[in-house]
Amino acid sequence: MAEVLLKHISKAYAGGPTVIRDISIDVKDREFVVLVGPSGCGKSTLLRMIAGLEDITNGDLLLDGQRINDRAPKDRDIAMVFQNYALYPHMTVYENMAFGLKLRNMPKDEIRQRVTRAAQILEIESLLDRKPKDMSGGQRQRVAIGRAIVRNPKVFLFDEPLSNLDAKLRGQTRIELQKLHRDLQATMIYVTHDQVEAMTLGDRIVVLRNGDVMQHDTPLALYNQPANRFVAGFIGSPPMNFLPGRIVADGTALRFESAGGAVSIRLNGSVHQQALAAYAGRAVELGIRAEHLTDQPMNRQRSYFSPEQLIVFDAVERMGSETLAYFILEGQRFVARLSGDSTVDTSVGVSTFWDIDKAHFFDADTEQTIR
Ligand SMILES: Nc1ncnc2c1ncn2[C@@H]1O[C@H](COP(=O)(O)OP(=O)(O)OP(=O)(O)O)[C@@H](O)[C@H]1O
Repeated sequence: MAEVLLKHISKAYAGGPTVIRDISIDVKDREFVVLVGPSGCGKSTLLRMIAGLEDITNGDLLLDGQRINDRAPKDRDIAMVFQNYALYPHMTVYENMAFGLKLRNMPKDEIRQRVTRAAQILEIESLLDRKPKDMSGGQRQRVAIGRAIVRNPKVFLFDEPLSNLDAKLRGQTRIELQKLHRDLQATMIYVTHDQVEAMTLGDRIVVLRNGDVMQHDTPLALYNQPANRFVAGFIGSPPMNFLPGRIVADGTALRFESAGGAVSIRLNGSVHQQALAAYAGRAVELGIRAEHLTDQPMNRQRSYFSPEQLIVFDAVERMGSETLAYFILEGQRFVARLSGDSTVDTSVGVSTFWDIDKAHFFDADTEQTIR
């Protein structure tokens, strides 16, 4: 059992501004929770407070119901894996993994057992006599994870553990971390600025911005029901397309009019009609994902909006399985996700089809999703 509860946690570094503002997060037993957000949003600070490496200015940190704000890091039953591995260069892999256990005066046999088991789990048995300098980045990262596993902690904390690996190895290690989580059945809290890593690893994801929680939800809920414009733009690759405009009511007709006038979408009969009726006369922003914007109406049973103005794709990325086609509309960069074998002619204007029921609308002032 290892449940972590952050209750109204705040942090201000000495003499500095508040960098974490009244954050409450529950991490359930055996859950994999990812803290994600742009640089400086406070995710490392939050993780370091859980580890005990930073003081908590206000609020309570509970591990299995016990307040541990003032407990020393070594007594927290929490192990942290750092981005830069933090291995001792003069020690072998075995010694690196055994070191913390030796300090705790654990019997030699048990240390051997634990190190051997961790090495098996991570498939690094053949590296146990090597020094860190004679290993690849990926291998060093495994040793760093092994050093956490041997402690058999209640909670694992990871601070951007994959950021020093190349793209291919990052992909592989992501899959291994998922498997590790399943095998160890441990509670894990993982920090990254990479939304793809967050989406693929997290049971739930906490999106942070400037020390505030923007949304705490499952990956698919973040993707399909973002709470606000920030989450909508941060989660998803390629990022969501946005178009500022306003809601116009004309008799019984309700429309979204883009700020530049190129797009006028009838909202009657759409899933948004009811919520947007209250926004008549107000500024909103439309958001639509690349896969809901195409050059062919995909499903004739759905009602697609097609702007009168033809667009001209100005760049095309062929990925094989799909094609990303880019265009500019009212000064905004748009991307459409087309099928892998589409022929895209960048020299002529084409019609686009927008699946408005799948679009999102955001309050222009509060940036909250309008529901
Ligand atoms: N020791 C410190 N003293 C003062 N301010 C700090 C200290 N450490 C971090 N900060 C500030 O706290 C804020 C949050 O920093 P933090 O490192 O937690 O962000 P982050 O989201 O992990 O960013 P990154 O992805 O760049 O590591 C930043 O504004 C940072 O400048």
